[in-house]
Amino acid sequence: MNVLGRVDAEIGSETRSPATVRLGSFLARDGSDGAAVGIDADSPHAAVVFGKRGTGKSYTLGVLAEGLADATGVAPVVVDPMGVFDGLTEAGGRVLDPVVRPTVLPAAVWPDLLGLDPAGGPGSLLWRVVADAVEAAEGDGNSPSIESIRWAVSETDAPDRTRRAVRNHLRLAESWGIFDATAPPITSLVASGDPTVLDLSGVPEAAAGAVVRAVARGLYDARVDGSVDRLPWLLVDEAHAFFDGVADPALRTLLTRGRAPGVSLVCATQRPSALPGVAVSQSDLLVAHRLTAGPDVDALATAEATYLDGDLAARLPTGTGEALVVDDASETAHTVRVRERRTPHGGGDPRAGDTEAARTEGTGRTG
Ligand SMILES: Nc1ncnc2c1ncn2[C@@H]1O[C@H](COP(=O)(O)OP(=O)(O)OP(=O)(O)O)[C@@H](O)[C@H]1O
Repeated sequence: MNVLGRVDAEIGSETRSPATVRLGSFLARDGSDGAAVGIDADSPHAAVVFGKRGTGKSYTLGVLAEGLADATGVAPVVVDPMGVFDGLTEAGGRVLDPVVRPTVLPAAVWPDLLGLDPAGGPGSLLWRVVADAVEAAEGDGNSPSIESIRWAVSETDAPDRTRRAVRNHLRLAESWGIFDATAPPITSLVASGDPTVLDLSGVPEAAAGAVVRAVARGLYDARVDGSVDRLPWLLVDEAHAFFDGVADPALRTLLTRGRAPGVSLVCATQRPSALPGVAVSQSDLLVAHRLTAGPDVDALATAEATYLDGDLAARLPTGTGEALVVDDASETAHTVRVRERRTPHGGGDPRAGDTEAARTEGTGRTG
């Protein structure tokens, strides 16, 4: 198999067979399938998956997650804002309604998270109370609940109105259902090599951002301090939404510094132009399905590496599941047909013909 993302010199020095994810096959100009192609999973990578709606981004992310489930020494975690990855349970995965301890988010993030001005009265009170809670949690290892943070707010000598405002905002945070003082540590997500799907469908955007921040940062810190053995792969669908909120710094850390401690990040989006330039410039693998909007095609220009001649946009394939893969390791770009999933894919637009009603009516009609 041709393996993208792997530096040739490393292959010769291997005595074991390095972890590889099967992606599909090369696509010849005449549309026929060529040799099998895979992606290296032995070393950490930063990758982006682009494509307009319905061209196969989430599907490709699922193909990667399946392949990572089979690879040794790695642990895939899928951020699933649309609830389309539950089929990965058939690859041994589990789907979680994620919860995190309130104190995994630094105090400085809280005003922003709850839409309060950090320099204003309520914002700075919230910051101060959470800072005390984080410090106490570091001391005795017990994270407080949102309820006890609200109680601590009441105990301060801040003006009534300020305390009330903060308590109301904390009640909102509680209603998101993502904070739990007894949540398992982030490292538990990668304790086995089976895929973990974080189902964020129906979770408000700010809350989903808080989860992604906690997970991205938690995985990074765990690898830096040596508390997890496997190399985590964080696969983020609809990634543009997360670069727009509290998760941004944690995702940027993974992009720029994640590979050194061994954390991989794959960002999928239909809006490449809504990702920061660093997402493309720091990625060593780019998988581009069809794109049509001008700014999104322009975003590819950031990846126009000197070793490529001609412009990438002109080389984008048009078929569903087809993609142009730009690989920094081999300094090449290839057109690939992404293989079919072996577990069910939950994406794609609903079709009337797939409904129970259509089946019943169909049965009625045929008698
Ligand atoms: N490699 C593939 N092989 C076979 N079918 C595919 C492949 N990729 C995508 N498809 C088909 O295309 C449909 C749309 O793919 P997918 O849900 O991944 O789109 P998307 O680009 O993520 O769109 P959205 O922006 O709506 O999430 C899938 O339901 C599947 O039927």
